[in-house]
Amino acid sequence: MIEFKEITKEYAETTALKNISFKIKDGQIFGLIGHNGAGKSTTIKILVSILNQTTGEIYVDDQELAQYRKNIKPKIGYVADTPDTFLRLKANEYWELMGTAYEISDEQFEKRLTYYTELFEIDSNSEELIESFSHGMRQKTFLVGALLANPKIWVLDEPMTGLDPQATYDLKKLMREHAKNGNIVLFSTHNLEHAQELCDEIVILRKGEILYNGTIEELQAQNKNESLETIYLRIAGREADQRDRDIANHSEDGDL
Ligand SMILES: Nc1ncnc2c1ncn2[C@@H]1O[C@H](COP(=O)(O)OP(=O)(O)OP(=O)(O)O)[C@@H](O)[C@H]1O
Repeated sequence: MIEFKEITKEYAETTALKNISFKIKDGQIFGLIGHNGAGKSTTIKILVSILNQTTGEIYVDDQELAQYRKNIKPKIGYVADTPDTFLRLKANEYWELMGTAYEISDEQFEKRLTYYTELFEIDSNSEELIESFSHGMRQKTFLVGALLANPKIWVLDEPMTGLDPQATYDLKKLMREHAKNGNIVLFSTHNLEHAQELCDEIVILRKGEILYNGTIEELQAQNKNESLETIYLRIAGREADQRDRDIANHSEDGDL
C-alpha cells in the first residue's frame, strides 16, 4: 500500500502540491489526472525519491519513505515523462545498468529482457545509441528498463505518450496483469479514455489540490448522464478557472 499524507511541495515561487492525502491499495491501477502544471509529475517524483516534499509523509507498505528509502526504492520501477536521459548509452548498456542497479540475476535478466524487447519490438535496436531513437522508442527503452526488475510498484509518468497503438495496447495489458497479481500501477495521464479503461481509482489534481479521489464509476454516478470528459472539464478546466477569477474579482471589489 502507498499512502500520501498531507504532502506539500514548494518550489522557489510555486506551491506545486497543497497538503494532498490519498491512498493506493495493493492490486490497484491508480490514475493521476490533471491539466498541465497540476502537480502530477511532482507527486510522482516525490514518491520515486527524485524530490523531497516540503512537508508531509509518504508510507509504502507502512514504512515511511524518508526513513526507509533503501528498502523502498528497489520496490519501485519508474518511467519519467521525458525520455531524455542516458542518451549517450546504447539501449543494451542502459538495460545492463538497470540490471546491475536492481541486482537482477543473470537468468532473470536474460529472460525478461528477451520477453520485453521482443514484445515492444526493440530487440533489433539494442546496439544503437538511445539518442538516435524516436520519442516512442526511447519510451519503450525506459519501460523495458523499469520492468526488468519486476518491481512491485510501477510508477509511470504519462507512459503512453509517443507509443504506437500496438505498444499502447501491450502496455495496458501488462499494467492490468501487474495489478491483477496484487501489485500497484500508478500512472499519470491526460488521456481520459485510458483512465476510464484502466483505473480502479483516480485522483484529479488542479493547481496542486485534490478535486476528486475515488472511482470513475462513483464520479459518474454523482454526475448522471455526463461523460467523464464533461465532468472533468467542469471541475478542472476553463470553467473552474473562470470561477477562480470571479471569486478573485469579487474579493477585489470588496464584495466578499
Ligand atoms: N523544478 C521546478 N522548479 C520550479 N517550479 C516547478 C518545477 N517543477 C515543476 N514546477 C511547477 O510546479 C507545478 C506543478 O508542476 P508538475 O510538473 O508537477 O505538473 P504536471 O501536472 O506534471 O504537468 P504536465 O502535465 O505539464 O506534465 C507547476 O506550476 C510547475 O511550473
